[in-house]
Amino acid sequence: MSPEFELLSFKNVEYTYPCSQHPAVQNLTLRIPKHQRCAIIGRNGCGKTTLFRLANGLYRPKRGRIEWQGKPLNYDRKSLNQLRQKVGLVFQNPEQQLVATTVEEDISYGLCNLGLPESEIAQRVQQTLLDFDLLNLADAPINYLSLGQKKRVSIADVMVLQPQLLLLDEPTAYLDPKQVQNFRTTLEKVHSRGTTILLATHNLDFVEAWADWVFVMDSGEIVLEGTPETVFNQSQQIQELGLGVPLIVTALNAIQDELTLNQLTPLSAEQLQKIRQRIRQL
Ligand SMILES: Nc1ncnc2c1ncn2[C@@H]1O[C@H](COP(=O)(O)OP(=O)(O)OP(=O)(O)O)[C@@H](O)[C@H]1O
Repeated sequence: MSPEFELLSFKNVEYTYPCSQHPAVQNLTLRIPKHQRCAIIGRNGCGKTTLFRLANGLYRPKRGRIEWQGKPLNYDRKSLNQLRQKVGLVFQNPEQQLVATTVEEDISYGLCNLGLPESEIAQRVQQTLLDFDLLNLADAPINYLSLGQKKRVSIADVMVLQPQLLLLDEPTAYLDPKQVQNFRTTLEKVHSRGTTILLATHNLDFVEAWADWVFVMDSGEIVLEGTPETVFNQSQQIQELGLGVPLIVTALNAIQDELTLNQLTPLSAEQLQKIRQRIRQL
């Protein structure tokens, strides 16, 4: 992939936590393609959060290189501030991210830190409140919000900075099905503005339905990547990694078995693909 098609790339990256004997990520190589909906899956502790923290410069690799559009990251304060405007990170737990008293104050916080003119701050905050359906909550105290609302505010906090790459750590954790659906609508808005998205999740049904590209991580490195169809068709490897498969894949496999058992013609690869695409659009 040439640099014009990739935003951020990792090349043989290794990182070990200060008090740890073993690397949390090692030989980590991946390229995040521009304008794609990307998902990263892998069992607990495989290194997804560490990858995100390396991606926005919170951690510095011990070995290897991380590049933004083909240029290695610099770790001086000014370069990191610039990087964090381009790479927005939304933490798993919104409580870790929300800092102000009200929703509006929280969304303006990052812009105030950039020292932008007041008129521009006000305009961008209003637009973001509108975009994320938060206008009626603008003056609400953060403490009064539901977890789903807090998640929406934490994404708005990052999106107001207009990042090119949005990193979301476990965004659907603790959300009920309706909130997951609302969250997907929010993500579509973000993606339609040209923002590349990389999210880490254990929700494989969400990945199957939403992602264009899937990275599978194990023991600190990427072991498989491709479209959801390519990745989840490797069901044996996925199962061996302790990940299970999306419900739709299990259901389609069961239908194929039933057809074969009854000496009927199984669905063709093309028909299976069409069914999966139709379900993605629901
Ligand atoms: N602050 C820390 N100090 C020492 N080791 C850590 C620290 N944070 C994470 N680790 C270790 O680094 C490895 C990768 O952890 P990480 O949080 O990146 O995994 P993860 O894939 O995000 O896990 P999960 O799916 O449970 O969120 C794990 O072995 C973990 O125990």
